[in-house]
Amino acid sequence: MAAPLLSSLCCRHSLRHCSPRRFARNDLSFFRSLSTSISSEKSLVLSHVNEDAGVAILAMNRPPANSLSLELNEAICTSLKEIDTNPKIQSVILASTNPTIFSAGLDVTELISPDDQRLPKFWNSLQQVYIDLYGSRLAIIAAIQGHAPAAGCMLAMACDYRIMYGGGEGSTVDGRKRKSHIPTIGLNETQLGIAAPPWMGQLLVRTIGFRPAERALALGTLFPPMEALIEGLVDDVITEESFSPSADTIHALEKLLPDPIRNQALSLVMQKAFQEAELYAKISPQARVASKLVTRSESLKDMIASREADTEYFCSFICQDTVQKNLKKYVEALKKKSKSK
Ligand SMILES: CC/C=C\C/C=C\C/C=C\CC/C=C/CC(=O)SCCNC(=O)CCNC(=O)[C@H](O)C(C)(C)COP(=O)(O)OP(=O)(O)OC[C@H]1O[C@@H](n2cnc3c(N)ncnc32)[C@H](O)[C@@H]1OP(=O)(O)O
Repeated sequence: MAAPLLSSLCCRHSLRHCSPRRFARNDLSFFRSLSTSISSEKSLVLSHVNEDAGVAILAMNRPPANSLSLELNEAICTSLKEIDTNPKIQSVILASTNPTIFSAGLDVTELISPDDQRLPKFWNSLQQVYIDLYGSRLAIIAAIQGHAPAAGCMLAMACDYRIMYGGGEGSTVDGRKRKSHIPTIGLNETQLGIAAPPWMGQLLVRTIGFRPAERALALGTLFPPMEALIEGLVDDVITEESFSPSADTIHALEKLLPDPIRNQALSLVMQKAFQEAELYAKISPQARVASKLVTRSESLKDMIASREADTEYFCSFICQDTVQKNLKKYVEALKKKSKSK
């Protein structure tokens, strides 16, 4: 039943290689088939590989907040695709060049008085980021050193393992002393007067369970690290007290991290992410990928099947007067808060 539906609803541009037969096959080609051929501005992400360890880094690099614009979404997909073509690489660390913000979610300015050509393209690019991360043959480890609201949380949930910084006074998140920083994570869309799209909401349900997700979605809850750990939204929380760095890990990270973020080799979250990435890289890829298919292929098929309808709904929803009003108020408050610092 799902196969013909899938082929008719697959997005023309980004999923043209995604035939139903490939979906049925329990092998790496399923994941490769989800890749895109979008071109991008490379500097919006920094990426590098350490082939000896089988690990790559993909760090979002769109100051000030890594908010997801069309271009950043495309850059993430392109970079992941490049990493995917390297057979020596089995794991990727998804990170941020900003040590206090993982990603602020969608670039809300994309949603205000939108251009009617760009808006569907923008939404399509976000869907593609989700598909490429969630359906990747690579094991993806989210190194969440800072805030991860809304689509920022979605990025983390689409990974295979999530490590969050626990925060604290005088912490050494990137090796430098800084004042207290307690990041939060969650789908806070209702706080903006909008609802998380169904596939994002369902991702939360699959991550933390039905009832906790139902409540968190309704309230738009942003969880601090320990609460996120208790709910199962993240897999590990790192603090200075809970984790001791090893010289070998720091050395391997120095080889992996590109120049602008080499100092993150001293970040405990990055160190733990690297250790986790190495652990995944040592598992037989065939076996690991097959096990990933078990839990992810059905929901991915469903999401892809409803992709065009999701885009149409999103565009008409965002263009409603009341939604535009709420979003404008939200952005004004955001700018006011930022100016008052
Ligand atoms: C029934 C329904 C069925 C179907 C529904 C279908 C479709 C649904 C329709 C719509 C769904 C839309 C989905 C949306 C998902 C999203 O991701 S929405 C975005 C949500 N993001 C946020 O709310 C985060 C906002 N930002 C913050 O809270 C803080 O900035 C943050 C905690 C991340 C960091 O705080 P701090 O370190 O203090 O930094 P500042 O607040 O000072 O910010 C620094 C500068 O960055 C700018 N900025 C921050 N976030 C964003 C953003 N999301 N977009 C654009 N710009 C952002 C901020 O303005 C500052 O810039 P400035 O200094 O003013 O130039």
